[in-house]
Amino acid sequence: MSTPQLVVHRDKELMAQAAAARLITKIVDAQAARGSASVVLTGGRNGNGLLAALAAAPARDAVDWTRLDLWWGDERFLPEGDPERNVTQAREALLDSVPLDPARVHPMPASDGPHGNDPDAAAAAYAAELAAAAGPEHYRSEAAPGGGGVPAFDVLMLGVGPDTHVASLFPELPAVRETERTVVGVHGAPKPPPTRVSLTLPAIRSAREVWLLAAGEDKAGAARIALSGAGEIQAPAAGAYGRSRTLWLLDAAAASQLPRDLYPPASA
Ligand SMILES: O=C(O)[C@H](O)[C@@H](O)[C@H](O)[C@H](O)COP(=O)(O)O
Repeated sequence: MSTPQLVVHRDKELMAQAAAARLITKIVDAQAARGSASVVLTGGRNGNGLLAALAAAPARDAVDWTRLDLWWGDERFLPEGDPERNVTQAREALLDSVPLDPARVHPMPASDGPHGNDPDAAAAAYAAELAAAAGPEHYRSEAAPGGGGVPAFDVLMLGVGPDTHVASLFPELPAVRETERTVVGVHGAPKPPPTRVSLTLPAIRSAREVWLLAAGEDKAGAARIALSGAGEIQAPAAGAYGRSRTLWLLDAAAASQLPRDLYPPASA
């Protein structure tokens, strides 16, 4: 478990731009070291804000987009092309503007896809897709269907909800309690739409680095709770950490309720 590091930026625009620059560097370094990179995207305003900032970044094409594997941390279980789907919003923000290899882009299934209107079947299919992409050295949850397994994600990004949810893991609901499966269907989510598909905490924690994005006054309470020792069932963001790094990227508003000892030295 890596101790959370915090970086606080002046406002949400600067946080998105700085996070985008950070992600470009991380991807470029991974591609230089291993020939490819693997990133997990998140939905929501902060996640999409980062993608839009990346699309506009001067160094954007330092990334070899053809050697980037993209996965999702969660998805709203809606028909293909629905404007509310995270993948639809990611395409609009960035993905349609860069030359990705379609075979390396892995959206979560839609509700009108091959698995029908069944989020649990869709979740099992995505878990199998992750397991197929995982090498022997990667995280494997033996008890999971198909032996579990997820690729070694270089960066897994998560927006943080005002209730401390991450992905579609909401406080006290069954999905955040999952300890074996890597992907689950979510029913009755308090954030609409109610039906979703989500990575679980074991899958999230298999990532090399987990970056949590929190900007805005409405995230200040969530940041304080998640970073002050709350349990992961009551505060799922508290259970989101990477194998080698856990990085909270905040703006000043979201950091405004942090205890002084948690607040990092002056950040831009
Ligand atoms: O499907 C979703 O809604 C997201 O994956 C969700 O986990 C989001 O990241 C948080 O709710 C934060 O959203 P905002 O950045 O819009 O506050």
